[in-house]
Amino acid sequence: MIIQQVHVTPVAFRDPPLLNASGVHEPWALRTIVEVVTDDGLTGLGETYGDLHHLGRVRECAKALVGLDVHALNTMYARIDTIVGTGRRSGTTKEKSVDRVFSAFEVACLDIRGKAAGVPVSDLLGGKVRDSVPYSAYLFYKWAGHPGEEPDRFGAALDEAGIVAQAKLLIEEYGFASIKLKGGVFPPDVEIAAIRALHEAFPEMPLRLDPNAAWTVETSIRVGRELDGVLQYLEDPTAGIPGMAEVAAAVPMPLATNMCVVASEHFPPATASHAIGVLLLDHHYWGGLTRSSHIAAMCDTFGLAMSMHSNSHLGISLAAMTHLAAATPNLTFACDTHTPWQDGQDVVLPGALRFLDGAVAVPTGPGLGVELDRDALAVMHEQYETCGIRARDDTSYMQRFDPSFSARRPRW
Ligand SMILES: O=C([O-])C(=O)C[C@H](O)[C@@H](O)C(=O)[O-]
Ligand SMILES: [Mg+2]
Repeated sequence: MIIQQVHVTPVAFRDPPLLNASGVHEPWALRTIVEVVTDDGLTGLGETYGDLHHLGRVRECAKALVGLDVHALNTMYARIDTIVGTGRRSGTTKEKSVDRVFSAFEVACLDIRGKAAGVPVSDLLGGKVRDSVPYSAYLFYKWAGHPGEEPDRFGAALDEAGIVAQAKLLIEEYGFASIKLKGGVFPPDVEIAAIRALHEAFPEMPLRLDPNAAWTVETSIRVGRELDGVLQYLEDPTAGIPGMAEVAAAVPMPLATNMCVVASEHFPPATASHAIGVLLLDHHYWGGLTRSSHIAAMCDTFGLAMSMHSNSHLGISLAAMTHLAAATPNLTFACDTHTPWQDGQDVVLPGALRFLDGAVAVPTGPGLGVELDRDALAVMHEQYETCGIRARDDTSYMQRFDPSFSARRPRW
C-alpha cells in the first residue's frame, strides 16, 4: 500500500456570526481536505485547518509522503518533522506544528488501512467500547446574521432568553443530552445568568461554560463558586497552568482545558499542580488518532477525565472524532462538535453520520465510513477561491463593526 498521490484541497463553507472571546466568526470557515491515494487504488480521507500558512505546510509535506507505505507512520512523522519542524521552531510550538500537519495524513492512512482490512478505523484504535458517541449542544452567543445579510435561521442569541431558545432548537433537532456554552463574550454575571436560565430550562442536563481564558483567577474563582452544583465542569476560565491550578484549588467543580495542556510537556506541571480534572482531546492538534489514544492513556494514568474539543469542521473530522471517541474507554463526557452550525453543508455524502438522541452511531463499514461528495468538494473549493478569506481572524472581523473591541485577556 504505497502512497502514489496526495490531493490537498482547501474549502470554504458558510459560518454563522458566532461570538467568542476573540471576536466573531467570519461569514466563511476554512478547512483543508486531504486525499491519499495508494498504488492499489485505495483512497483515504483527512481533514484539517484551512489557514493559508497551514495549507502551505500540508501541501509541502504531501509531496514528501509519495512513495511511503501507509503503515510507515513513524517515517511519515519524521519526514514532516524535517520539513515543518527542524530549524524553524523549537519546543512545544514545533511539536504542535508537526502534529497538526501529520494528523490529516495519519487519519487518511488509517482510512486506507481500514478499507484494505475491511474493518472500521475504531478497530485499528483498539476496538470500539461504545456503539455511539454522545455529543453536546454547543451554544454560542450570536448575532441574528452577518451584518448586511439576512438573519440566519438560528437567529440572535444575545441574552439568556436567546441562549435558552438556541438550546431548545439544537436539542429538538439533534437530541443532545448535555450543553456547553461558549462564554467570554459578556461580563461574567451575564453568563452566570445564562447558565442559571439553562439549568432552569433543562434541569437534568449537564452544563459546561467555556470563556476561553477571558477571566482573571479571582473572577474565575467567584464564577466557579457561584455555579456550584450547576456546572459539570468549567472549561479554561483563566490562562496558563499556574492560574488554572489556583482556580482548581478554590472551586467545587473540575476544570477542563483545550488551552493550557496542548502538548505532552504540559502534562507534568498540570498534573503536579492539579490544574485540570478534564482534558479535551483533539486529534487535529494531538497528532492524529493513534497519538490521541496515547494521550488518552496518559489521562488514565494521571486520573484525568476526558471530553473532546472541536473547531468548525466537516464530516471527515466528525467521522474521525467518532471513531476515536468510540475506541477511548476513558472518554468520560459528551464531546463537543460544531456540526449544527454547518447546517447540512458537507464534503461527505449524506447519510453516513447521523445524530440520534445527541449521539452519532459509530460507522461499522471499512475505514472512516464516509465517502467524499466530489460535487460538494468542487463547490466548496470554488467558495474558497472566491470568499476572500485566507485565515481565521475573529478579532479583525469584530473590529470592523466595533473598532473599540479588544481581545485582550483577561478581560474581566
Ligand atoms: O473549546 C474551545 O475552546 C473551542 O471550541 C474553540 C473554538 O474555536 C470556539 O471558540 C469557536 O468556534 O469560536
Ligand atoms: Mg475550550
